[in-house]
Amino acid sequence: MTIHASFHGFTKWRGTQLAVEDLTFDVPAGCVVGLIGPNGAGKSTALAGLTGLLDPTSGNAKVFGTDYRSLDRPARRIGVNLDGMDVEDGLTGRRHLRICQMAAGVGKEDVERVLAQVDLTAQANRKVKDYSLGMKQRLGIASALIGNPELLVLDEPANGLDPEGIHWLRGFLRDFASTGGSVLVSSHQLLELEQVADEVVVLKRRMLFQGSLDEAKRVGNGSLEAAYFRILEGAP
Ligand SMILES: Nc1ncnc2c1ncn2[C@@H]1O[C@H](COP(=O)(O)OP(=O)(O)OP(=O)(O)O)[C@@H](O)[C@H]1O
Repeated sequence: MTIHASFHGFTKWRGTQLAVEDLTFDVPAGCVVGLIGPNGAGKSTALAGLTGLLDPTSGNAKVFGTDYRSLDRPARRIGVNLDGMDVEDGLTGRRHLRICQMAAGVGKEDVERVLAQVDLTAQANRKVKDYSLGMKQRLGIASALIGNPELLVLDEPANGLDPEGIHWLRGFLRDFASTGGSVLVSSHQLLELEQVADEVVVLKRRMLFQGSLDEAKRVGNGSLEAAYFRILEGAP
């Protein structure tokens, strides 16, 4: 089995706060892995650690067997859309993607490809400050896709999307994984995640559960949401 991303004993203190403790799991090729947990559970910290935005206190987080920062042209291998990766809102969507495209070292035609992929072509010349939350979310996903990556790391990608957008995202993530790509996605939308995830990781500072979606649902008598509450019950 090809592993696209892995955490091994990943531990991160943020100030006096132990944000993530001893996190260990893999993201295999062809898999959508859902990372779930309550507010402040350490999900964003883990994703930031994987994508080179912060260093672990101990342990490691690797992409394609190495540190994110040592990858040549990382955007061609990993597409990242994390909370707080805000876009300069005086730019148009197309201009923002042109900058991403140049940074990724891919062709101009990729801008039009990703605009079409997220159904934003018609709004591409509008300024980002005039975008709705859902349009900003689509733009963030488009930026992640610009380098034609094999791995996607997405923080709450369904946030702000309308039902049509959520439906599109679900199909898109499934297709992405079915062609050998992998996705690590954090989400609070458990019903939605249940439709797309192959594997589930439940985090509340420590990893409380890791397994297939079916295994997780068995814990909750067929429901991921029920499993989530059962797994969290009694966790400190
Ligand atoms: N920049 C920071 N400086 C100091 N502590 C931080 C910082 N960012 C997060 N933390 C702390 O790290 C812990 C984990 O936060 P993190 O944002 O990773 O959780 P999360 O699971 O992504 O939460 P949410 O679901 O609310 O986005 C929390 O206790 C938080 O207060």
